[in-house]
Amino acid sequence: MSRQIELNQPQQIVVLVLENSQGDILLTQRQAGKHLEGYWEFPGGKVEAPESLLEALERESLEEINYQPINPTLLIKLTHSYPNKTVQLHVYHCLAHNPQVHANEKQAMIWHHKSKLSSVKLPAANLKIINLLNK
Ligand SMILES: Nc1nc2c([nH]c(=O)n2[C@H]2C[C@H](O)[C@@H](COP(=O)(O)OP(=O)(O)OP(=O)(O)O)O2)c(=O)[nH]1
Repeated sequence: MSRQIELNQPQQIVVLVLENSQGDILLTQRQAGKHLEGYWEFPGGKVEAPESLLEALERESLEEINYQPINPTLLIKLTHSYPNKTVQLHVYHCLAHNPQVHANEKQAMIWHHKSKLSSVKLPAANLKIINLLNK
């Protein structure tokens, strides 16, 4: 019974929507062997207890793109079920003039204008985020 409850619990995920002054958003590509392999995503990952959401955001951002988020604001919190798991995404937005980032995990990385994100192969959970960014 408790195992069942555990399996149904959404994984807590933090993601960073990093936007530069041209309205471009940073996307990184999910690596082979991972859930949603090959999809483009916002940098982020699982929250590790006992860290707070903001601590997790900072850790994931530094780990993946060597970037210290400045004044992140919560854009949306959403839950999405994939066939094999449910995630709760805590989506933070950061606006920065000309952010310097580095792909620490050798993942592919692109800047893509926010008005054109619908042409990119993104996880289904991200559709709501794209719509919000273009409101
Ligand atoms: N980072 C990120 N994950 C997303 C996005 N959209 C979305 O549905 N997800 C999902 C995919 C994964 O199931 C989950 C992130 O978990 P993950 O396994 O990549 O987390 P992690 O970076 O801690 O990975 P790992 O250390 O366990 O390999 O959230 C997004 O825009 N960014």
